[in-house]
Amino acid sequence: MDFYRDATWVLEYMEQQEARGRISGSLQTLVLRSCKVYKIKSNPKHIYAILDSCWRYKPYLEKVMKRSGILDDIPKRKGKPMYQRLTLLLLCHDMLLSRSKRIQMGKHPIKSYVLKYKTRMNAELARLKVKLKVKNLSELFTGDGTDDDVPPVRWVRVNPLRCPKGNTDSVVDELTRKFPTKVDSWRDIVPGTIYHDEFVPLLFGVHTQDKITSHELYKQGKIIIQDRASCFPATILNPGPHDIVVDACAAPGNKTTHVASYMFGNEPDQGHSKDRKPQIHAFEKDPERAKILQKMVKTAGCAQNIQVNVGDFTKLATPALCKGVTGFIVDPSCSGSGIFGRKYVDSLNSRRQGADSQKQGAKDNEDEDVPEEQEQDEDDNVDGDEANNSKPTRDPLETRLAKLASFQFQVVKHAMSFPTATRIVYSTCSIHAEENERVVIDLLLDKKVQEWGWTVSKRERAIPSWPRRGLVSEFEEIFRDDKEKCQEMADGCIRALPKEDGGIGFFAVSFERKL
Ligand SMILES: C[S@@+](CC[C@H](N)C(=O)[O-])C[C@H]1O[C@@H](n2cnc3c(N)ncnc32)[C@H](O)[C@@H]1O
Repeated sequence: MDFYRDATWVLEYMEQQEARGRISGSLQTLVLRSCKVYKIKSNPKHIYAILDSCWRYKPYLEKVMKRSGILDDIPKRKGKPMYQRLTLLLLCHDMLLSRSKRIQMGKHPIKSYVLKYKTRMNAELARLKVKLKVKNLSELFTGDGTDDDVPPVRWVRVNPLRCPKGNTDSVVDELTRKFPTKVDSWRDIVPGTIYHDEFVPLLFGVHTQDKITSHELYKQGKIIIQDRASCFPATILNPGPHDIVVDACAAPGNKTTHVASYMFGNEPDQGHSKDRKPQIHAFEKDPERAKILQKMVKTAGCAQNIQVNVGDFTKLATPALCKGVTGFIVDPSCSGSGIFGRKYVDSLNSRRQGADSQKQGAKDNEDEDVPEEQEQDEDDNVDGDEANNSKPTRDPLETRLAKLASFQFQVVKHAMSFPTATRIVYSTCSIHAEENERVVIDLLLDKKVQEWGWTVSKRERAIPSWPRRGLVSEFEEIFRDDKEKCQEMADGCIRALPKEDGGIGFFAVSFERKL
Protein backbone atom coordinates (compact mmCIF):
# COMPACT_ATOMS: atom_id res chain seq x y z
CA MET A 1 0.00 0.00 0.00
CA ASP A 2 2.90 2.34 0.76
CA PHE A 3 3.91 2.25 -2.88
CA TYR A 4 0.46 3.26 -4.11
CA ARG A 5 0.28 5.97 -1.44
CA ASP A 6 3.63 7.39 -2.60
CA ALA A 7 2.61 7.18 -6.24
CA THR A 8 -0.64 8.98 -5.38
CA TRP A 9 1.31 11.93 -3.96
CA VAL A 10 3.42 12.17 -7.06
CA LEU A 11 0.39 11.89 -9.31
CA GLU A 12 -1.31 14.62 -7.32
CA TYR A 13 1.76 16.81 -7.82
CA MET A 14 1.66 16.10 -11.56
CA GLU A 15 -1.99 17.11 -11.73
CA GLN A 16 -1.21 20.34 -9.89
CA GLN A 17 1.65 21.11 -12.22
CA GLU A 18 -0.51 20.38 -15.22
CA ALA A 19 -3.27 22.66 -13.93
CA ARG A 20 -0.70 25.46 -13.71
CA GLY A 21 0.61 24.72 -17.19
CA ARG A 22 3.88 23.65 -15.68
CA ILE A 23 4.37 20.23 -17.11
CA SER A 24 7.59 20.80 -18.95
CA GLY A 25 10.82 18.96 -19.60
CA SER A 26 10.90 15.26 -19.13
CA LEU A 27 8.35 13.28 -17.18
CA GLN A 28 11.23 11.57 -15.48
CA THR A 29 12.47 14.91 -14.15
CA LEU A 30 9.04 15.79 -12.86
CA VAL A 31 8.61 12.47 -11.10
CA LEU A 32 12.06 12.60 -9.54
CA ARG A 33 11.53 16.16 -8.46
CA SER A 34 8.25 15.37 -6.76
CA CYS A 35 9.73 12.25 -5.13
CA LYS A 36 12.21 14.66 -3.57
CA VAL A 37 9.57 17.24 -2.63
CA TYR A 38 7.51 14.60 -0.81
CA LYS A 39 10.58 12.75 0.56
CA ILE A 40 9.18 9.57 -0.89
CA LYS A 41 10.60 6.29 0.32
CA SER A 42 9.52 4.03 -2.58
CA ASN A 43 12.02 3.51 -5.39
CA PRO A 44 11.60 6.53 -7.73
CA LYS A 45 12.24 4.26 -10.71
CA HIS A 46 9.22 2.14 -9.84
CA ILE A 47 7.13 5.23 -9.24
CA TYR A 48 8.21 6.58 -12.62
CA ALA A 49 7.36 3.31 -14.37
CA ILE A 50 3.77 3.26 -13.12
CA LEU A 51 3.21 6.98 -13.59
CA ASP A 52 4.63 7.02 -17.08
CA SER A 53 2.00 4.54 -18.14
CA CYS A 54 -0.79 5.76 -15.89
CA TRP A 55 -0.41 9.37 -17.03
CA ARG A 56 -0.51 8.29 -20.63
CA TYR A 57 -3.71 6.30 -20.25
CA LYS A 58 -5.33 8.54 -17.65
CA PRO A 59 -8.07 10.05 -19.86
CA TYR A 60 -9.15 6.56 -20.94
CA LEU A 61 -8.92 5.06 -17.47
CA GLU A 62 -11.02 7.89 -16.11
CA LYS A 63 -13.73 7.16 -18.68
CA VAL A 64 -13.75 3.47 -17.78
CA MET A 65 -13.84 4.25 -14.07
CA LYS A 66 -16.65 6.72 -14.47
CA ARG A 67 -18.80 4.32 -16.46
CA SER A 68 -18.17 1.48 -14.05
CA GLY A 69 -19.44 3.56 -11.13
CA ILE A 70 -16.39 2.83 -8.98
CA LEU A 71 -16.14 6.44 -7.91
CA ASP A 72 -19.79 6.65 -6.87
CA ASP A 73 -19.80 4.05 -4.13
CA ILE A 74 -16.58 4.70 -2.26
CA PRO A 75 -17.19 3.76 1.40
CA LYS A 76 -17.12 6.71 3.75
CA ARG A 77 -15.63 7.30 7.15
CA LYS A 78 -16.90 10.29 9.15
CA GLY A 79 -18.67 11.44 5.99
CA LYS A 80 -15.47 11.46 3.91
CA PRO A 81 -14.59 8.97 1.14
CA MET A 82 -12.11 6.42 2.45
CA TYR A 83 -10.19 6.08 -0.80
CA GLN A 84 -8.70 8.82 -2.93
CA ARG A 85 -9.61 9.13 -6.59
CA LEU A 86 -5.98 9.00 -7.68
CA THR A 87 -5.13 5.93 -5.61
CA LEU A 88 -8.08 4.17 -7.19
CA LEU A 89 -6.84 5.28 -10.60
CA LEU A 90 -3.45 3.71 -9.92
CA LEU A 91 -4.95 0.46 -8.75
CA CYS A 92 -7.30 0.35 -11.76
CA HIS A 93 -4.34 1.02 -14.01
CA ASP A 94 -2.47 -1.97 -12.67
CA MET A 95 -5.52 -4.20 -12.73
CA LEU A 96 -6.50 -3.32 -16.31
CA LEU A 97 -3.41 -2.17 -18.13
CA SER A 98 -0.24 -3.40 -16.46
CA ARG A 99 1.56 -6.38 -17.94
CA SER A 100 0.63 -8.64 -15.03
CA LYS A 101 -2.90 -7.18 -14.73
CA ARG A 102 -2.45 -7.42 -10.98
CA ILE A 103 -2.69 -4.95 -8.16
CA GLN A 104 0.67 -5.13 -6.44
CA MET A 105 -0.33 -5.36 -2.79
CA GLY A 106 -1.42 -7.92 -0.28
CA LYS A 107 -4.89 -8.10 1.21
CA HIS A 108 -6.28 -4.63 1.78
CA PRO A 109 -9.82 -3.19 1.82
CA ILE A 110 -9.03 -0.83 -1.10
CA LYS A 111 -7.83 -3.79 -3.20
CA SER A 112 -11.01 -5.74 -2.44
CA TYR A 113 -13.05 -2.67 -3.32
CA VAL A 114 -11.39 -2.29 -6.73
CA LEU A 115 -11.55 -6.02 -7.49
CA LYS A 116 -15.32 -5.86 -6.97
CA TYR A 117 -15.46 -3.72 -10.11
CA LYS A 118 -13.09 -5.80 -12.18
CA THR A 119 -15.65 -7.44 -14.46
CA ARG A 120 -17.54 -4.23 -15.08
CA MET A 121 -14.42 -2.30 -15.78
CA ASN A 122 -13.09 -4.88 -18.19
CA ALA A 123 -16.38 -4.72 -20.06
CA GLU A 124 -16.20 -0.90 -20.17
CA LEU A 125 -12.62 -1.08 -21.37
CA ALA A 126 -13.60 -3.50 -24.15
CA ARG A 127 -16.40 -1.13 -25.17
CA LEU A 128 -14.05 1.81 -25.25
CA LYS A 129 -11.58 -0.08 -27.45
CA VAL A 130 -14.32 -0.92 -29.93
CA LYS A 131 -15.35 2.72 -30.00
CA LEU A 132 -11.77 3.83 -30.55
CA LYS A 133 -11.26 1.10 -33.16
CA VAL A 134 -8.20 -0.36 -31.44
CA LYS A 135 -7.35 -3.79 -30.14
CA ASN A 136 -5.06 -2.34 -27.57
CA LEU A 137 -4.95 1.17 -26.09
CA SER A 138 -1.23 1.35 -26.86
CA GLU A 139 -2.15 1.61 -30.55
CA LEU A 140 -3.39 5.11 -29.78
CA PHE A 141 0.17 6.15 -29.09
CA THR A 142 2.06 4.57 -31.94
CA GLY A 143 3.56 7.04 -34.33
CA ASP A 144 3.19 10.04 -32.04
CA GLY A 145 6.79 9.84 -30.97
CA THR A 146 5.97 8.58 -27.49
CA ASP A 147 6.43 4.92 -28.31
CA ASP A 148 10.06 5.08 -29.32
CA ASP A 149 11.39 7.78 -27.09
CA VAL A 150 14.49 5.91 -26.00
CA PRO A 151 18.10 6.31 -27.00
CA PRO A 152 19.32 3.75 -29.51
CA VAL A 153 22.53 2.87 -27.67
CA ARG A 154 23.82 2.97 -24.12
CA TRP A 155 27.27 4.49 -24.24
CA VAL A 156 29.80 3.69 -21.54
CA ARG A 157 33.29 5.02 -21.18
CA VAL A 158 36.06 3.39 -19.24
CA ASN A 159 37.29 5.58 -16.41
CA PRO A 160 41.09 5.29 -16.09
CA LEU A 161 40.96 7.23 -12.83
CA ARG A 162 39.54 4.14 -11.17
CA CYS A 163 41.97 1.73 -12.81
CA PRO A 164 45.23 0.78 -11.06
CA LYS A 165 48.01 2.91 -12.57
CA GLY A 166 45.52 4.10 -15.17
CA ASN A 167 45.73 0.73 -16.87
CA THR A 168 42.37 0.28 -18.51
CA ASP A 169 43.11 -3.12 -20.09
CA SER A 170 41.58 -5.15 -17.30
CA VAL A 171 38.32 -3.19 -17.54
CA VAL A 172 38.23 -3.53 -21.31
CA ASP A 173 38.91 -7.28 -20.91
CA GLU A 174 36.08 -7.60 -18.45
CA LEU A 175 33.72 -5.76 -20.78
CA THR A 176 34.81 -8.06 -23.58
CA ARG A 177 34.06 -11.08 -21.42
CA LYS A 178 30.63 -9.74 -20.57
CA PHE A 179 29.92 -8.82 -24.19
CA PRO A 180 31.88 -11.35 -26.26
CA THR A 181 30.40 -10.35 -29.61
CA LYS A 182 31.89 -7.22 -31.07
CA VAL A 183 29.89 -5.44 -33.76
CA ASP A 184 31.29 -3.08 -36.37
CA SER A 185 28.59 -0.46 -36.20
CA TRP A 186 26.46 0.84 -33.35
CA ARG A 187 23.45 0.16 -35.56
CA ASP A 188 24.15 -3.58 -35.28
CA ILE A 189 24.07 -3.60 -31.50
CA VAL A 190 21.69 -6.19 -30.07
CA PRO A 191 21.52 -7.38 -26.45
CA GLY A 192 24.80 -9.00 -25.45
CA THR A 193 26.95 -7.33 -28.10
CA ILE A 194 29.38 -4.44 -27.87
CA TYR A 195 30.62 -1.75 -30.21
CA HIS A 196 34.03 -0.10 -29.78
CA ASP A 197 33.61 3.53 -30.72
CA GLU A 198 35.87 4.96 -33.38
CA PHE A 199 35.61 8.62 -32.34
CA VAL A 200 36.05 8.69 -28.58
CA PRO A 201 38.83 6.62 -27.00
CA LEU A 202 37.71 3.99 -24.49
CA LEU A 203 34.04 4.48 -25.34
CA PHE A 204 31.76 1.51 -25.94
CA GLY A 205 28.17 1.08 -27.06
CA VAL A 206 25.90 -1.63 -25.67
CA HIS A 207 22.22 -2.37 -25.98
CA THR A 208 19.88 -0.37 -23.76
CA GLN A 209 18.37 -3.61 -22.47
CA ASP A 210 21.72 -4.71 -21.08
CA LYS A 211 21.53 -3.59 -17.50
CA ILE A 212 25.05 -2.32 -17.18
CA THR A 213 24.20 -0.44 -13.99
CA SER A 214 24.04 -3.64 -11.98
CA HIS A 215 27.57 -4.57 -13.04
CA GLU A 216 30.44 -4.22 -10.56
CA LEU A 217 32.44 -2.15 -13.04
CA TYR A 218 29.73 0.46 -12.96
CA LYS A 219 29.31 0.32 -9.19
CA GLN A 220 33.04 0.81 -8.73
CA GLY A 221 33.12 3.84 -11.03
CA LYS A 222 35.33 1.98 -13.53
CA ILE A 223 32.85 2.62 -16.27
CA ILE A 224 30.70 5.72 -16.60
CA ILE A 225 27.56 6.00 -18.66
CA GLN A 226 27.81 8.99 -20.95
CA ASP A 227 26.25 9.67 -24.30
CA ARG A 228 28.76 9.57 -27.12
CA ALA A 229 28.21 13.13 -28.32
CA SER A 230 28.46 14.37 -24.76
CA CYS A 231 31.99 12.89 -24.73
CA PHE A 232 33.03 15.09 -27.66
CA PRO A 233 33.95 18.27 -25.73
CA ALA A 234 36.60 16.65 -23.51
CA THR A 235 37.86 14.64 -26.50
CA ILE A 236 38.22 17.84 -28.53
CA LEU A 237 39.87 19.75 -25.70
CA ASN A 238 42.16 16.79 -25.06
CA PRO A 239 43.94 18.39 -22.10
CA GLY A 240 47.20 17.02 -20.78
CA PRO A 241 48.61 16.61 -17.26
CA HIS A 242 49.99 20.16 -17.21
CA ASP A 243 46.86 21.96 -18.32
CA ILE A 244 44.56 23.92 -16.08
CA VAL A 245 40.94 23.63 -17.12
CA VAL A 246 37.76 25.42 -16.14
CA ASP A 247 34.39 23.75 -16.58
CA ALA A 248 32.06 26.73 -16.60
CA CYS A 249 28.69 24.97 -16.20
CA ALA A 250 29.65 21.67 -14.72
CA ALA A 251 26.82 19.74 -13.04
CA PRO A 252 26.13 16.89 -13.05
CA GLY A 253 29.79 16.51 -14.02
CA ASN A 254 30.08 14.18 -16.98
CA LYS A 255 32.34 16.44 -18.92
CA THR A 256 34.29 17.46 -15.82
CA THR A 257 35.19 13.88 -14.98
CA HIS A 258 35.88 13.11 -18.62
CA VAL A 259 38.31 16.06 -18.76
CA ALA A 260 39.93 14.70 -15.59
CA SER A 261 40.38 11.31 -17.24
CA TYR A 262 42.38 12.95 -20.03
CA MET A 263 44.47 14.97 -17.60
CA PHE A 264 45.18 12.38 -14.93
CA GLY A 265 44.30 9.10 -16.63
CA ASN A 266 47.92 8.06 -17.02
CA GLU A 267 48.84 8.78 -13.45
CA PRO A 268 45.68 8.57 -11.37
CA ASP A 269 47.64 7.92 -8.20
CA GLN A 270 49.63 11.13 -8.50
CA GLY A 271 46.35 12.83 -9.18
CA HIS A 272 45.33 11.80 -5.69
CA SER A 273 48.33 13.44 -4.09
CA LYS A 274 47.30 15.85 -1.36
CA ASP A 275 49.98 18.42 -2.24
CA ARG A 276 48.78 18.82 -5.73
CA LYS A 277 46.80 21.99 -6.49
CA PRO A 278 43.44 21.46 -8.18
CA GLN A 279 43.89 21.70 -11.90
CA ILE A 280 40.21 21.68 -12.74
CA HIS A 281 37.92 24.44 -11.56
CA ALA A 282 34.29 23.46 -11.93
CA PHE A 283 31.53 26.04 -11.59
CA GLU A 284 27.89 25.30 -10.96
CA LYS A 285 25.23 27.88 -10.22
CA ASP A 286 22.62 25.59 -8.71
CA PRO A 287 23.60 24.44 -5.19
CA GLU A 288 21.57 21.22 -5.43
CA ARG A 289 23.17 20.28 -8.70
CA ALA A 290 26.55 21.22 -7.30
CA LYS A 291 26.06 18.52 -4.65
CA ILE A 292 25.49 15.98 -7.41
CA LEU A 293 28.59 17.26 -9.15
CA GLN A 294 30.61 16.72 -5.97
CA LYS A 295 29.29 13.19 -5.71
CA MET A 296 30.02 12.38 -9.34
CA VAL A 297 33.54 13.72 -9.04
CA LYS A 298 34.11 11.57 -5.96
CA THR A 299 32.68 8.45 -7.58
CA ALA A 300 34.88 9.01 -10.62
CA GLY A 301 37.93 9.22 -8.36
CA CYS A 302 39.11 12.74 -9.14
CA ALA A 303 37.83 14.80 -6.20
CA GLN A 304 41.36 15.84 -5.14
CA ASN A 305 41.95 17.51 -8.42
CA ILE A 306 38.74 19.37 -8.88
CA GLN A 307 37.70 22.48 -7.11
CA VAL A 308 33.94 22.85 -7.18
CA ASN A 309 32.74 26.44 -7.00
CA VAL A 310 29.06 27.04 -6.39
CA GLY A 311 27.83 30.19 -8.08
CA ASP A 312 27.44 32.03 -11.33
CA PHE A 313 30.48 31.39 -13.52
CA THR A 314 30.25 34.82 -15.15
CA LYS A 315 30.53 36.50 -11.76
CA LEU A 316 32.54 34.11 -9.64
CA ALA A 317 35.23 32.96 -12.06
CA THR A 318 38.13 35.37 -12.31
CA PRO A 319 41.66 34.99 -13.67
CA ALA A 320 42.90 35.35 -10.10
CA LEU A 321 40.78 32.43 -8.88
CA CYS A 322 41.63 30.22 -11.85
CA LYS A 323 45.29 31.11 -12.21
CA GLY A 324 46.97 30.04 -15.41
CA VAL A 325 43.88 28.47 -16.94
CA THR A 326 44.66 27.05 -20.36
CA GLY A 327 41.34 25.61 -21.51
CA PHE A 328 37.62 25.80 -20.96
CA ILE A 329 34.66 23.50 -21.27
CA VAL A 330 31.57 25.65 -21.73
CA ASP A 331 28.43 23.56 -21.79
CA PRO A 332 25.75 25.94 -20.60
CA SER A 333 22.02 25.38 -20.18
CA CYS A 334 20.19 25.10 -23.45
CA SER A 335 16.79 24.23 -24.87
CA GLY A 336 17.70 20.53 -24.64
CA SER A 337 15.93 19.98 -27.94
CA GLY A 338 18.39 17.21 -28.83
CA ILE A 339 17.49 15.08 -25.85
CA PHE A 340 15.19 12.08 -25.52
CA GLY A 341 12.79 11.41 -22.71
CA ARG A 342 10.87 14.61 -23.09
CA LYS A 343 8.91 13.87 -26.21
CA TYR A 344 6.16 12.26 -24.28
CA VAL A 345 5.58 15.24 -22.02
CA ASP A 346 5.93 17.53 -24.98
CA SER A 347 3.28 15.61 -26.82
CA LEU A 348 1.03 16.00 -23.80
CA ASN A 349 1.68 19.69 -23.78
CA SER A 350 0.87 20.06 -27.42
CA ARG A 351 -2.31 18.03 -26.97
CA ARG A 352 -3.27 20.16 -24.02
CA GLN A 353 -2.46 23.45 -25.64
CA GLY A 354 -4.15 22.46 -28.84
CA ALA A 355 -3.45 25.60 -30.79
CA ASP A 356 -0.93 25.09 -33.55
CA SER A 357 0.88 28.27 -32.68
CA GLN A 358 1.76 26.87 -29.28
CA LYS A 359 2.76 23.42 -30.50
CA GLN A 360 6.19 24.34 -31.66
CA GLY A 361 6.97 26.07 -28.39
CA ALA A 362 5.91 23.06 -26.42
CA LYS A 363 8.15 20.83 -28.45
CA ASP A 364 11.22 22.65 -27.34
CA ASN A 365 10.97 22.88 -23.62
CA GLU A 366 14.02 24.08 -21.86
CA ASP A 367 16.57 21.52 -20.98
CA GLU A 368 15.55 20.18 -17.59
CA ASP A 369 17.52 17.12 -17.32
CA VAL A 370 17.58 14.59 -14.64
CA PRO A 371 20.69 14.74 -12.57
CA GLU A 372 22.97 12.18 -14.04
CA GLU A 373 23.63 10.16 -10.94
CA GLN A 374 19.94 9.50 -10.56
CA GLU A 375 19.45 9.02 -14.17
CA GLN A 376 22.33 6.83 -15.06
CA ASP A 377 20.43 3.80 -13.96
CA GLU A 378 17.99 4.35 -16.69
CA ASP A 379 17.90 5.41 -20.24
CA ASP A 380 19.67 8.27 -21.80
CA ASN A 381 22.44 10.01 -20.21
CA VAL A 382 21.83 13.67 -20.40
CA ASP A 383 23.13 16.92 -19.17
CA GLY A 384 21.33 19.30 -16.95
CA ASP A 385 19.74 22.64 -17.22
CA GLU A 386 19.88 26.01 -15.62
CA ALA A 387 17.58 27.29 -12.96
CA ASN A 388 14.72 27.42 -15.42
CA ASN A 389 13.37 24.33 -13.83
CA SER A 390 10.34 25.78 -12.18
CA LYS A 391 9.49 28.20 -14.92
CA PRO A 392 6.47 27.50 -17.09
CA THR A 393 7.55 27.41 -20.70
CA ARG A 394 4.95 29.66 -22.20
CA ASP A 395 7.22 31.97 -24.18
CA PRO A 396 7.17 31.45 -27.91
CA LEU A 397 10.06 29.35 -29.09
CA GLU A 398 11.95 32.21 -30.71
CA THR A 399 11.83 34.27 -27.53
CA ARG A 400 13.15 31.42 -25.43
CA LEU A 401 15.88 30.63 -27.89
CA ALA A 402 16.89 34.28 -28.05
CA LYS A 403 17.14 34.43 -24.24
CA LEU A 404 19.14 31.23 -24.10
CA ALA A 405 21.44 32.33 -26.91
CA SER A 406 22.15 35.61 -25.18
CA PHE A 407 23.04 33.75 -21.96
CA GLN A 408 25.20 31.24 -23.86
CA PHE A 409 27.02 34.08 -25.61
CA GLN A 410 27.76 35.76 -22.26
CA VAL A 411 29.15 32.59 -20.74
CA VAL A 412 31.49 31.86 -23.66
CA LYS A 413 32.56 35.49 -23.89
CA HIS A 414 33.43 35.49 -20.21
CA ALA A 415 35.60 32.42 -20.77
CA MET A 416 37.26 34.18 -23.70
CA SER A 417 38.24 37.08 -21.45
CA PHE A 418 40.74 34.96 -19.46
CA PRO A 419 44.17 36.16 -20.58
CA THR A 420 45.98 32.81 -20.33
CA ALA A 421 43.39 30.61 -22.07
CA THR A 422 44.11 29.32 -25.55
CA ARG A 423 41.31 26.81 -26.12
CA ILE A 424 37.56 26.81 -25.39
CA VAL A 425 35.11 24.09 -26.32
CA TYR A 426 31.52 25.28 -26.44
CA SER A 427 28.69 22.74 -26.64
CA THR A 428 24.92 22.35 -26.34
CA CYS A 429 22.46 19.50 -26.56
CA SER A 430 20.28 21.61 -28.79
CA ILE A 431 19.48 21.14 -32.43
CA HIS A 432 18.69 24.83 -32.97
CA ALA A 433 21.10 26.99 -34.95
CA GLU A 434 20.16 29.90 -32.67
CA GLU A 435 22.02 28.24 -29.79
CA ASN A 436 24.75 26.79 -31.94
CA GLU A 437 26.20 28.28 -35.14
CA ARG A 438 24.55 31.64 -34.46
CA VAL A 439 26.16 31.94 -31.05
CA VAL A 440 29.48 31.17 -32.72
CA ILE A 441 28.83 33.87 -35.33
CA ASP A 442 27.83 36.45 -32.71
CA LEU A 443 31.02 35.75 -30.83
CA LEU A 444 33.16 36.04 -33.96
CA LEU A 445 31.53 39.39 -34.73
CA ASP A 446 32.15 40.75 -31.23
CA LYS A 447 34.82 43.44 -31.12
CA LYS A 448 36.33 42.26 -27.84
CA VAL A 449 36.44 38.64 -29.00
CA GLN A 450 38.24 39.78 -32.16
CA GLU A 451 40.61 41.87 -30.08
CA TRP A 452 41.39 38.87 -27.88
CA GLY A 453 42.22 36.90 -31.02
CA TRP A 454 39.76 33.99 -30.85
CA THR A 455 38.90 32.02 -33.97
CA VAL A 456 37.09 28.75 -34.68
CA SER A 457 39.50 25.80 -34.64
CA LYS A 458 39.89 23.94 -37.91
CA ARG A 459 38.29 20.57 -38.50
CA GLU A 460 41.60 18.76 -37.88
CA ARG A 461 41.37 19.89 -34.26
CA ALA A 462 37.80 18.78 -33.67
CA ILE A 463 37.33 15.04 -34.29
CA PRO A 464 37.96 15.38 -38.05
CA SER A 465 36.57 11.95 -38.93
CA TRP A 466 33.13 12.74 -37.49
CA PRO A 467 31.11 13.28 -40.63
CA ARG A 468 28.30 15.62 -39.57
CA ARG A 469 29.57 19.17 -39.33
CA GLY A 470 28.05 22.62 -38.70
CA LEU A 471 25.48 24.29 -40.93
CA VAL A 472 27.37 26.23 -43.58
CA SER A 473 24.21 28.13 -44.58
CA GLU A 474 24.23 29.86 -41.19
CA PHE A 475 27.73 31.20 -41.75
CA GLU A 476 26.96 32.14 -45.36
CA GLU A 477 24.09 34.33 -44.28
CA ILE A 478 26.51 36.56 -42.44
CA PHE A 479 29.87 36.17 -44.13
CA ARG A 480 28.48 36.07 -47.68
CA ASP A 481 31.59 37.01 -49.58
CA ASP A 482 33.92 34.40 -48.22
CA LYS A 483 32.42 31.02 -49.06
CA GLU A 484 35.63 29.18 -48.36
CA LYS A 485 35.93 30.68 -44.90
CA CYS A 486 32.26 29.82 -44.23
CA GLN A 487 32.88 26.20 -45.18
CA GLU A 488 35.95 26.13 -42.98
CA MET A 489 34.07 27.49 -39.97
CA ALA A 490 31.14 25.13 -40.48
CA ASP A 491 33.59 22.25 -40.80
CA GLY A 492 35.12 23.30 -37.52
CA CYS A 493 31.76 22.67 -35.83
CA ILE A 494 30.33 19.27 -34.95
CA ARG A 495 26.70 18.32 -35.03
CA ALA A 496 25.00 15.10 -33.99
CA LEU A 497 21.38 14.39 -34.80
CA PRO A 498 19.24 12.78 -32.12
CA LYS A 499 18.93 9.02 -32.67
CA GLU A 500 20.14 9.11 -36.26
CA ASP A 501 23.70 9.55 -34.99
CA GLY A 502 23.37 7.04 -32.18
CA GLY A 503 22.48 9.26 -29.25
CA ILE A 504 21.39 12.73 -28.28
CA GLY A 505 21.34 15.73 -30.60
CA PHE A 506 24.43 17.78 -29.95
CA PHE A 507 26.60 20.66 -31.09
CA ALA A 508 30.26 21.32 -30.29
CA VAL A 509 32.82 23.82 -31.49
CA SER A 510 36.31 24.69 -30.43
CA PHE A 511 37.73 28.21 -30.29
CA GLU A 512 41.43 28.83 -30.09
CA ARG A 513 44.06 31.52 -30.24
CA LYS A 514 47.81 31.90 -30.08
CA LEU A 515 49.28 33.93 -27.27
C1 LIG B 1 23.90 21.56 -19.73
S1 LIG B 1 24.19 21.52 -18.03
C2 LIG B 1 25.85 21.04 -17.89
C3 LIG B 1 26.08 19.57 -18.04
C4 LIG B 1 27.50 19.17 -17.71
N1 LIG B 1 28.45 19.89 -18.51
C5 LIG B 1 27.74 17.67 -17.90
O1 LIG B 1 28.25 17.27 -18.92
O2 LIG B 1 27.41 16.90 -17.00
C6 LIG B 1 24.28 23.19 -17.63
C7 LIG B 1 24.56 23.45 -16.17
O3 LIG B 1 24.95 24.81 -16.03
C8 LIG B 1 24.44 25.34 -14.84
N2 LIG B 1 24.44 26.80 -14.99
C9 LIG B 1 23.55 27.60 -15.62
N3 LIG B 1 23.94 28.87 -15.59
C10 LIG B 1 25.13 28.90 -14.95
C11 LIG B 1 26.05 29.94 -14.60
N4 LIG B 1 25.81 31.20 -14.92
N5 LIG B 1 27.16 29.60 -13.93
C12 LIG B 1 27.42 28.30 -13.60
N6 LIG B 1 26.58 27.29 -13.90
C13 LIG B 1 25.46 27.58 -14.56
C14 LIG B 1 23.08 24.69 -14.75
O4 LIG B 1 22.58 24.72 -13.44
C15 LIG B 1 23.37 23.28 -15.24
O5 LIG B 1 23.70 22.44 -14.19
